[in-house]
Amino acid sequence: MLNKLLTLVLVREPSRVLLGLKKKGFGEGKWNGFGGKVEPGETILEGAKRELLEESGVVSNSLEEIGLLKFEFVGDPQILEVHVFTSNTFEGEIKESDGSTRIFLHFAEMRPQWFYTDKIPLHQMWADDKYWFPMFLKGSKFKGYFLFEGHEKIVKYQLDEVEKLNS
Ligand SMILES: COc1nc(N)nc2c1ncn2[C@H]1C[C@H](O)[C@@H](COP(=O)(O)OP(=O)(O)OP(=O)(O)O)O1
Repeated sequence: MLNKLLTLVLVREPSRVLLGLKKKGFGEGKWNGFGGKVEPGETILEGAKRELLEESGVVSNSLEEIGLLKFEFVGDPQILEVHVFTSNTFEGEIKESDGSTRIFLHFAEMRPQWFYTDKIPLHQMWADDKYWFPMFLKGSKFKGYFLFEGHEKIVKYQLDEVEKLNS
C-alpha cells in the first residue's frame, strides 16, 4: 500500500509559532500546524501552500521543508507520510476557517492562534509533537517514525536530527 502523503506547515516568528485548533475531523480538538492531504496533480510543496491558505488565510512563498514524519496506527496498514514545512514570512490576514473555504472539494476548519515558543500547548497536541517540536524550535531538520495505539499512545518511535532530508 502506498503511503498517504500529507503536509504540515508551521509559520513562525522569532518568539512565536502560529498553530491552529482543529475543529473537526482527524485530530479534532488538537492544536497543530496547518496541512492536509496532497491532492492528485499537485506537488507536496503546492499542497502545503494550498492547505496553509485554506486553513489560516495566509500565503507563504518561502516554505522550507524541515521534517519528514511517518505515522502508523496499530491495526491499520496505511502509513501517513507527513512532510513538515516552516516559513518565517507570510502575506495576508490570519483568519479562522469555518468550513466555507473550499478548494479541491476540501472544507478547512481551523482556529489559528499565536503561541509563544515557551508556551506551546503540547498537552493539547498530538503525542509525537513533544519529541520533535524542540528540534523545530531550535532550527534543526528531523526524520521520525511513530507507532500509535489509538490516537493518544505512542508504543514505539524513532527520531533523528538530520543535516538534509533527502539523504
Ligand atoms: C499521528 O500524529 C500526527 N502528529 C502530528 N503532529 N500531525 C499529524 C499527525 N497525523 C496527521 N497529522 C497532520 C497532517 C495534516 O497536517 C493533518 C491531517 O490532515 P487531514 O487528515 O485533516 O487532511 P485534510 O486534507 O484536511 O483531510 P479532510 O479534507 O478529509 O479533512 O494532521
